[in-house]
Amino acid sequence: MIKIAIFGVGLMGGSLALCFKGKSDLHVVGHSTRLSSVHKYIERGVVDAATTSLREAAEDADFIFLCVPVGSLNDYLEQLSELELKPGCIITDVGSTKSSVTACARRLDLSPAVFIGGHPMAGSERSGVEAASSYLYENAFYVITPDHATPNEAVERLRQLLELTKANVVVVDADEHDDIVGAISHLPHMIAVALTNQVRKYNEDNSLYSQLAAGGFRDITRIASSDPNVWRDILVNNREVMLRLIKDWNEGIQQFSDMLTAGDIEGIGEAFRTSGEFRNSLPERRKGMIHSIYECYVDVPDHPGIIGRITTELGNRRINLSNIQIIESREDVPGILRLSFRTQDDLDQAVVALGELQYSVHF
Ligand SMILES: NC(=O)C1=CN([C@@H]2O[C@H](COP(=O)(O)OP(=O)(O)OC[C@H]3O[C@@H](n4cnc5c(N)ncnc54)[C@H](O)[C@@H]3O)[C@@H](O)[C@H]2O)C=CC1
Ligand SMILES: O=C(O)C(=O)Cc1ccc(O)cc1
Repeated sequence: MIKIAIFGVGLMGGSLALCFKGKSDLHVVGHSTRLSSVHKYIERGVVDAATTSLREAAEDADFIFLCVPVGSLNDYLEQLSELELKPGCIITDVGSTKSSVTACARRLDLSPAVFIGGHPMAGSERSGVEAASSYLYENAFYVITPDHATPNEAVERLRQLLELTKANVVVVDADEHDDIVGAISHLPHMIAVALTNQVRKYNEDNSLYSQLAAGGFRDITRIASSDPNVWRDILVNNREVMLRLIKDWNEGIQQFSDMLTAGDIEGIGEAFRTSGEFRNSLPERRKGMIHSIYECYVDVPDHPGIIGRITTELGNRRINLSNIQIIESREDVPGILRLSFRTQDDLDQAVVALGELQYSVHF
């Protein structure tokens, strides 16, 4: 039996647990410092066993996944370094930053265990075990950050286990990881929060702001709803990188300010052209850095029962919807439904079915 211990069974830890649980030879043990959480993990059937005892969870474990906010990772490593761990035990984490945790593991004597940093590039603005899903990692990139001292055999063992997540494992240097993820994930979260708070303040004096907030604002600010504790830790932990990125960001905004002041209509157009070109050249979302979403948009006339009709038609064909959202709905104006699916196959079947039913589908 291979024992997998998961510390912090929230969105990320719970999703890993669901990928591993029920597979022959695997025994998944969850850990939380809170007894109420331990009960919850068991009740929801996410783990085989759960405990508040760090020692009980860690001893005899073949793999230990640290799935707590990044500000607590070093503390967990220190506590683990004081235990007698199983020889060859692989300790890994899912934290959104990698430099500090890998440096901490290097400083500590974790032997006979081996530390390999990890960061699944999948997730959402949701948090907690309630949001966990066995599909979360499917087709996403899963970064691991071994260094020259990490035994190849351990890297291969971790890779093999992670196959159960259906993610694509990639090896990246820890510092390079923090530079890149700072730009493509941490900066966007910070900008989303600053923008949302800017509009929140205007809205205090005039609630029309929130009433009119539509597509663009909602698209760019979804991640502003992310967990405050998780994100506070990430930004502080990646402080140096963030400060550098903010400087570049300010320069970009200043350029817009200059172009507007000078009435530089060409320059503004050029900024949209180059950004559009780059944005359109990004890998398709299902192969990209953030998690795979299989979705399409359907134009629908705004009349009663339309959502019911579409879901019934898909249900009749045994096509599973994972989410449905009305993007716009005003009287006499066609609305748009965003339909999400768990697999490419479900999406493909839905597109064919909706086409046959004369709906206009786009991506
Ligand atoms: N949310 C996301 O989309 C992604 C998050 N991550 C990383 O995954 C890790 C976990 O994040 P989520 O699962 O989203 O958060 P979560 O809030 O859903 O789960 C965190 C878990 O850690 C426990 N926890 C919270 N504070 C703690 C503390 N101070 N000490 C010990 N346990 C504590 C919670 O009880 C919970 O079980 C973080 O390090 C985050 O950077 C990585 C990729 C994506
Ligand atoms: O919700 C989203 O789009 C995300 O960006 C999820 C996410 C959050 C944190 C990470 O370290 C990686 C991915």
